[in-house]
Amino acid sequence: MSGNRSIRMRWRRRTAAEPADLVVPYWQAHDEELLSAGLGAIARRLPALVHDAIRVAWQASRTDTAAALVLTVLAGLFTAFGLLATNDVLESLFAAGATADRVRAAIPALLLVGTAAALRAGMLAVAAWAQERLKPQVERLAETRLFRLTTRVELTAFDDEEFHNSMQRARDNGVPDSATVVEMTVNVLTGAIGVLSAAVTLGVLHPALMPLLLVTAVPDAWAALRSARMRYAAFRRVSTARRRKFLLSDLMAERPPAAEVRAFTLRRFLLGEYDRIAEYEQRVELDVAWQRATTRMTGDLLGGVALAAVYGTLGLMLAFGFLPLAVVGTAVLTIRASQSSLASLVQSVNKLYEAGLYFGDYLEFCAMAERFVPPERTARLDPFRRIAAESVRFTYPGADTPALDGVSVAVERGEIVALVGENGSGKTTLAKLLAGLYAPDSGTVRWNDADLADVDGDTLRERISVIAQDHTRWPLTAAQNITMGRPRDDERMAEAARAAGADAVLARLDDGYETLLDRRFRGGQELSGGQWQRIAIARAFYRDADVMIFDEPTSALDPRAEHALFERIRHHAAGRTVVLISHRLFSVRYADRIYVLDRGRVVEQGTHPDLLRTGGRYAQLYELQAAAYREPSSAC
Ligand SMILES: Nc1ncnc2c1ncn2[C@@H]1O[C@H](COP(=O)(O)OP(=O)(O)OP(=O)(O)O)[C@@H](O)[C@H]1O
Repeated sequence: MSGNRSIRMRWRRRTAAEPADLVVPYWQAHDEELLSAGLGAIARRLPALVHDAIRVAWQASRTDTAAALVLTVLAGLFTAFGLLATNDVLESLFAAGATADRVRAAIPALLLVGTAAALRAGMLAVAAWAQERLKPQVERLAETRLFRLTTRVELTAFDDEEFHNSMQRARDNGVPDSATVVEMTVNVLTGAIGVLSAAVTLGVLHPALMPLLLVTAVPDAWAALRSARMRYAAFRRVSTARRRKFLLSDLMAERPPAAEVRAFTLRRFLLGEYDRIAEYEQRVELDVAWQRATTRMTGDLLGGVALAAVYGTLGLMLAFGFLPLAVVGTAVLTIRASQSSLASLVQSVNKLYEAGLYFGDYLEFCAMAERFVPPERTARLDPFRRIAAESVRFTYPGADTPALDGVSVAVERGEIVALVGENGSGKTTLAKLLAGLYAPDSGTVRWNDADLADVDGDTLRERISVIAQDHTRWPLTAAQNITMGRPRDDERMAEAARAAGADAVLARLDDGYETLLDRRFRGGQELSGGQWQRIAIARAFYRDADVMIFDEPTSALDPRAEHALFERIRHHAAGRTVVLISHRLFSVRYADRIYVLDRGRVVEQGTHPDLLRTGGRYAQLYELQAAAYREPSSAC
């Protein structure tokens, strides 16, 4: 059984009692691969990894990359030079003659050793500085590229499970590991050059000395690799537990859930969960601490035996006159110096391989995301006359049934059109198709005569504003929440706030429009659900788009505010076009046209009086709601 497999088996046995809910999840995609990868697999992947790392580092900063690489190589050359100069020092010191003469003879070589050491130290320090500088630059580059893609891809990408998981892996591990890959590449280079300099020095001193380096290297390399694998295995085993622990700590120490923790007396439950997970994490860490200690001890023991064998061999070579004393002395110094380079080389290779797998995920995600980026579209948008969906069909990725099936609706300029229907009937999906956020699988959505499939998404969204049902509560100032990235115009902002009924909300805030709407920050304030909704509506008015889509804009408003808002929408929208989604049929009765959806199809359409006359589904729903208002006791 290979060493790696035995680590894996032992982990299986040791962690057999791990709680079932803490099993390894999707984001730890490479565990098996990492734990089973032998030196051969690592060595095969290394060149590609180093190539990828240098490429990304080069993109981040040419100067720092060049400095890190060139200075590391030069420092290696000075290491070899210094060791060979040490041999000259020892030769002079061990030569026959008076002590003062021997020391004097050694001085030029000593100066060379000192100069080489100083230059080497200087170069390594600058290389390390360049390496440190590279880390944040590489991480920023990787993160920026990721967010450029995540904000550009089609919205459907976020409904695709594979995309979602891949994005999480790229964000959680890929981005930080991009910097690790670069850092470890430089470390591998440093370690490899250190070992190479030692090998070259020994080769120059006497070719027979080179194999001795290998003998001392093996136990150290074995212990370093095995210990690193154990640490990694333990880290992976507890990482699910850690994520759960972070979630629990947020639940116990963050503001939003604090009220419910008390209201539902969740304290004991949460603390119990926390304790269960923390206890598991501690058990795993204590296990690995012991295993790593024994591995290190075994490595040191074997290393000591190997070193004794090497020194014994050197002693014999000296005794039988194969080597002069100075060469033996230099060989001992060289072997000692190479050992730390070797340990760092092995650990860096291992870490590079590990980080490389996650960095590979990041590159894979970027390639996948590029496929979700909409193609360049050039069709221009004429002044708005109408927007219409024609026989559109749309199925969410992974869903069995279509959310919309053969739906046709039309919204003419200046109209207020309402979409109504029971939960899940497809209203929000249709609104998103009209706004160009989703593209239909079949059928067409047209702006005048132009197919939205030919129109650039950003151009379209300048002309259509959507206030989503689950609109975001942006942790920004009230003003920023209304202007939302548009140039600020105080007069227009105040007008939009007035139209949305948000002016009264803003008047009560300590700093008015400048108030930060997030209690987690100093001076921040919190709004109620209805107040947030008014701010969101003000945002729609501020955008001054041709078409405004409101998805349940009044769900959190009290009846008086709701009535006032619908009145304002009717007046403020004068000349503009509104698509309104609402469950409150009382509020949509003034719409120019009402579409009733049911299970992804339009089942009725017309004005409020038309639909009441038809006596269909709308009439039934309207009657039901009206009855609830007429008979408050039966509505309870
Ligand atoms: N992101 C999604 N992925 C998969 N299915 C979805 C997604 N969003 C909605 N659906 C499904 O599509 C159907 C239509 O949903 P939609 O949100 O359009 O309904 P709705 O009429 O707006 O409902 P509600 O009145 O509850 O807001 C539902 O069956 C829903 O489960």
